[in-house]
Amino acid sequence: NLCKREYQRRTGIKRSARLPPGPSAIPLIGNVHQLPTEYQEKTFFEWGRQYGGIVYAQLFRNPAIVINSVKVARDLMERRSANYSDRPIFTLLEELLGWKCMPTQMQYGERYRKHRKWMQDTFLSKPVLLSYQPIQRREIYILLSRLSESPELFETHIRGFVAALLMEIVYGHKILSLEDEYVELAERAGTESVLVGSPGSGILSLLVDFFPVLKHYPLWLPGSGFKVKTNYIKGLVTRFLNDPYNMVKEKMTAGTLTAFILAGVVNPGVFKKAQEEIDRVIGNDRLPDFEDRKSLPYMECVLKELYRWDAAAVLGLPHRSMAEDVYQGYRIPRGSMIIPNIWGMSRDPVQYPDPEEFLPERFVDSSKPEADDYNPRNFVFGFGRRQCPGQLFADGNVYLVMSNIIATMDISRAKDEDGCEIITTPEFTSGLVRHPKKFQCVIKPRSEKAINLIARMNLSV
Ligand code: HEM
Repeated sequence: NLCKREYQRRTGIKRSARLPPGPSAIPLIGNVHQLPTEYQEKTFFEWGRQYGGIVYAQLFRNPAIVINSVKVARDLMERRSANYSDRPIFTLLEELLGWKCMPTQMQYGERYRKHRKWMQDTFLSKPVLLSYQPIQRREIYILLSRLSESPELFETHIRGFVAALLMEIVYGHKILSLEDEYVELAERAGTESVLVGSPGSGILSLLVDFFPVLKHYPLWLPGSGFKVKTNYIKGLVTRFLNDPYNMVKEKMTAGTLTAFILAGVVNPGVFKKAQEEIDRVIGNDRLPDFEDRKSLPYMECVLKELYRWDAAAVLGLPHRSMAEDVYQGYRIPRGSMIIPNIWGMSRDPVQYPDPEEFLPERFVDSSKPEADDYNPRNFVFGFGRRQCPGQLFADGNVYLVMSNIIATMDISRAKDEDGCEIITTPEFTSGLVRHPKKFQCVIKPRSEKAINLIARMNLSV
């Protein structure tokens, strides 16, 4: 209730500052009716093309800032991180599904900072990361031997690999089989939580984030099926709650690795070129290791392109502004949901011509002054104080799995009954975490020597 002048004196913000441009809203609903139920990142991207790098929208009565530009995302969530590191409250996820105490959802403050420090000590410190390497190697050798024995189950093997690795590192729980009860529980709790927010679960489950009162909707009324479902999932989640990282990161890592196989099928030339580099630098008598990474520049370009092309966390995780702010002359209201359209950033046609193509060559020249800013590894893991604490670990993993698969396996197109090659068009799921839809391919060990090498490495760990 401050007068205009007093408000400006205290906050430095002109009351008259305009909101950023954006699509026109209608009363009560705001812009929600303009959002499709699937692939919302594409609509956000279109808004970016129409209105610029920073777009204002209203999701019911909640202000939202959609960011399609890496620069704007950095300016706000990194350079002004003290104001942009909170998270919006998601009623569905936190209260109805029971994920409230996850660090991903935690409100910014003293308690969060303590958790963050713990997460950084666990996943970002060099000595700790080094101590994980023997486990990573061992699990990768197991993955390679499973791939050579039953390559058609490659997606199951990749998921099993990621689950085993994270379970052992986070809990010290060693997974011996894919039927492990804990893996199954983690998988079900995560998958069902992501699915319940999808359109198939009914409009109530989507609305409840914007009208939290709906969580009290009586179970016997029509449309309340979602509540029965959320109660069931809450049971799963509660049983699994001691795991601080479970829900999305497993899917992101496994999805990224599967996308790499897909990229190999769609673009066999890239796979061949990476294989030639490994043969030349490492040879066929041993497998690539962490220390080899700096000697494999083409592989590094493949990795960057994989992060860009797949952009697993399409909209990142939204942040929330804690106080009103002004940016580029626009007013950003307090409590705005800040949505970084990471997928949109990865499709910037100026930085990445032909953005849907998988072209590692676009990263070969790293001498451009803005190369660092547009290195996808520097934005697919999010921004500022909420940036993914698992990124170094995940990145090391993706590198090692990719280089070991390239060194030992050939990937090619599957054939139909008439012996004709099946041409795969890459398709990705919609949702919080994007991963490739089912596709066919042939994976087989490159040679007898590769099979023996895998067997030898399995015995050595
Ligand atoms: C390729 C794999 C991965 C990708 C692409 C990824 C991406 C992301 C992104 C975009 C965010 C949101 C950052 C933000 O709010 O600005 C995030 C947060 C987070 N990630 Fe990851 N992540 C991956 C793997 C992992 C792994 C392996 C772990 C743990 C072992 C992990 C743990 C977390 C946690 C705890 C947060 C929440 C951080 C916070 O709110 O402070 N992630 N991740």
